[in-house]
Amino acid sequence: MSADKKNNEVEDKEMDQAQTAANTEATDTESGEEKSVFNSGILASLFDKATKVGAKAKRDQSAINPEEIEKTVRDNMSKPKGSNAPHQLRLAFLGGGSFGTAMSNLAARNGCDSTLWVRNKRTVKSLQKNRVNKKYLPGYTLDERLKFEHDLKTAVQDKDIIFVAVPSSAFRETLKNIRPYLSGQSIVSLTKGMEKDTFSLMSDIIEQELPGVNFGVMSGPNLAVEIMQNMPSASVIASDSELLRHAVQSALHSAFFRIFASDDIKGVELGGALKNIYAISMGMAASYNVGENTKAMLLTRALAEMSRFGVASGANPLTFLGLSGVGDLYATCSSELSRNYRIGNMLGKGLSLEAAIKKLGQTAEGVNTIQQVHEKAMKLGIYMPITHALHAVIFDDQAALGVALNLMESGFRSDVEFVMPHEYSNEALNAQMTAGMPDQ
Ligand SMILES: NC(=O)C1=CN([C@@H]2O[C@H](COP(=O)(O)OP(=O)(O)OC[C@H]3O[C@@H](n4cnc5c(N)ncnc54)[C@H](O)[C@@H]3O)[C@@H](O)[C@H]2O)C=CC1
Ligand SMILES: O=C(CO)COP(=O)(O)O
Repeated sequence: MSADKKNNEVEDKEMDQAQTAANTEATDTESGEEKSVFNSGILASLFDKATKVGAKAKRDQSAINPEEIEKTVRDNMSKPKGSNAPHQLRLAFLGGGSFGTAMSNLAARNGCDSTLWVRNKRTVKSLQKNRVNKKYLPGYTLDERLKFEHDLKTAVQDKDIIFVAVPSSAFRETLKNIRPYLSGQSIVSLTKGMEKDTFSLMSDIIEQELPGVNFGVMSGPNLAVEIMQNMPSASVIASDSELLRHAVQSALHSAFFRIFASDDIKGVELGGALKNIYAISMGMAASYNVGENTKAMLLTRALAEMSRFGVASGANPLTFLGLSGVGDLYATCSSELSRNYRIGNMLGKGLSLEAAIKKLGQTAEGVNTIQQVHEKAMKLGIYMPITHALHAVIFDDQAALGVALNLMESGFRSDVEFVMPHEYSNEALNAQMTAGMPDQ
């Protein structure tokens, strides 16, 4: 049996088992005013002009004049609503899992020309027929304007922005596959993880595989199911390109979804990747019925670790106070909708890692991220006690309670080391005491 056929059969079986009831959500509840501003096509046309002029504009940075663009955006925004709508933003979303589906649906509902690329032909047929992603988002009817595509070339050519929402393990391969079809499209990563063994973030992979291509990363507290339920949510688009930030904001903004901007690509990306580690630890802690004090301690010390690691990787520590940092950390550490949290919870209840992953049946990036960050932090001497502890429990088979006790008993530290650096707190005092010097 061919691999493709086998793949189809497995997915068909999974889909048959999935819930088929479709919900009857309202699909168009944005106010008319918002629609006319954000879907007018003004930004689309600007974006088109500046990026599809294309690869050439990219080579010749002087072709993009941010001030002129800003001015035109302002001028156009103040024009009577409904005028000047040359075309919609054309978007491709790669990856038919829960997040690619949720975001492409959001874009279609916003009036963008939105196409979801899924590698499996039969899944595409099923999506076209049922308008429900039975495996990953059962029970949610997708917008009738959302298009589904199996052919990668058709999906990505002539688009303005390509959003990549495949797991980190498939990210590089996906970029390699789209490379022949790029002619000025921008790339936005929706993936939250690190590449196995190379420790590359998705922005690193984009720069390696698609040098010179305009790109951004999007990350925030965005549990896919809640987005399908129209729960008000927000995210962050980080890019060096002001134009791309505007385009993504205009494409995805709605009454249910707000996009904030950043130019700290590494910080935003690391927030999304690192919080998966702590979602696993929180899920595990929850299996021991810990109290709110314990959860609060874990969450804030996780934030300390994240920002420490971020600084060592060239990120701005303040980014971790934003939606992609503390926002996403809070969402994934408090919800059973998070797959990473569920993995941690299953491990805490005694399942083996293999059994937990199998039972989950979806992507949980944190498992690989723990290994990557553990290794990198050891190598660089970054103090990451929670990550190391989790690594010891999951990969070195150490008892969780003993590891947790050790964590509690490890030395005195500064609370926020960007306020009082650790070396100015206890270490100086300890050194004085050890040397028998009088206290000053
Ligand atoms: N689900 C969520 O709530 C959110 C997920 N993310 C991130 O989005 C990324 C994707 O996650 P999900 O959509 O949740 O995963 P998922 O587990 O729901 O689905 C993964 C999808 O990727 C496809 N895929 C796997 N390997 C592929 C390959 N080589 N080529 C093409 N397609 C391939 C699978 O067929 C499946 O459709 C992850 O990095 C995740 O951290 C980000 C924000 C929210
Ligand atoms: O990143 C997410 C929400 O922001 C999704 O988290 P999980 O991958 O743990 O489900």
